[in-house]
Amino acid sequence: MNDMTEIAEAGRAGPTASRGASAVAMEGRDVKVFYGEKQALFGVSLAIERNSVTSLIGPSGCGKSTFLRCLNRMNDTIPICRVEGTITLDGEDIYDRSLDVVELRARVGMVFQKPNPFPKSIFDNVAYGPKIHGMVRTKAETEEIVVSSLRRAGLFNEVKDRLNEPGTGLSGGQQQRLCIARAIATRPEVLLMDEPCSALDPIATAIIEELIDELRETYTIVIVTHSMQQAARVSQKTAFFHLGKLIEEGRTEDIFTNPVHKQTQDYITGRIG
Ligand SMILES: Nc1ncnc2c1ncn2[C@@H]1O[C@H](COP(=O)(O)OP(=O)(O)OP(=O)(O)O)[C@@H](O)[C@H]1O
Repeated sequence: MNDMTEIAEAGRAGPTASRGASAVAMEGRDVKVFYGEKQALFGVSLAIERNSVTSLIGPSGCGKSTFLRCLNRMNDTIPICRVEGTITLDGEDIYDRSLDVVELRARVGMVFQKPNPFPKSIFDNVAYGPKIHGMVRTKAETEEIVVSSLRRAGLFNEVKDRLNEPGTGLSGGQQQRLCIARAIATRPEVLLMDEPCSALDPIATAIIEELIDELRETYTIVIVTHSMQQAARVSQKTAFFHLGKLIEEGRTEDIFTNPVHKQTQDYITGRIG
C-alpha cells in the first residue's frame, strides 16, 4: 500500500464516514487576520459541524493555528493581532462586544501542543474551571465533576489513588489527558486541539486519538495536525490551508482520495509542505 492508499484507507475506516451532515456548531465567514501589517488569513469561510471532528491541515505557517485561535478568541491575547469577518457559535457572533470572553472560553475549550497542567494537584487541575465559572457549590459537586471529567478523558483509573499529587508528575500522555479532562470539566460545546499529539510517543498518541473519537459523541472537535495520517484517522471533515487561504474543505475521505485543487493534491502527495 502506498502512503496515499493508507491515508485513504484510514479515512474510510472512520466509523462516521457515512454520517449525514449535522448542524453547524461554529462558522467563520470571510475571516481575515492581521499581525500588525502582516496579513495571516485572507477571507476564510468554514462551517464546523456539530459532534464531528474537523482537521485543519496545511504547510507550516499557512494559518491553521491562527484560524483555530480565532474560534475562542485566543488571538485577543496577542496585542498586534486584528481579526475581521464573522465567527459564530450556535449562530451568535463571538466577537460581539457584549460577549463575555471568559465564558466563551469555557464553551470553546482548548488543548495545546505541549501538555500544560497547572502546578497544582491532579484534582485541582480539573476542579479549577468549574470553580471559577461558579458551576459547583459543594465539595460533592466538585468531586462529581472532577471524577466524571477524568473518566471521560480516560485517565481516572490511572490516577484515582493519587488525585492529590501534582499533575506535573504524570507522563506526557497522561498530562495531555489531564489537560483534556480540565478542558471538558467546564462542559464546553467545542474542543479546540492544537497539535495535541506532537509532543507524545506513538502509544500515547494512539490513546489520545481513540479518545478524540469517543469525545466527538459529546463535543464538536477542531484539531490542527501536521500528520495527514492522523487527520485521516480521527476526522470526518478536513480543511486544507495554504498561504493563509482555505484552499479546499470537505469530507476527509474525499480530500484524501479525490481532492479538487492541485495544491491540495500536491500537499497530500508530499510535493509541498
Ligand atoms: N504572534 C504572532 N505574531 C506575528 N506573526 C504571527 C504570530 N503568530 C503567527 N504569525 C504568523 O502568521 C502566519 C500563520 O501562522 P500560524 O501559526 O497560524 O500557522 P500554522 O499553519 O499554524 O503553522 P505551524 O504549522 O508551523 O504551526 C505565519 O506567517 C506566522 O509567522
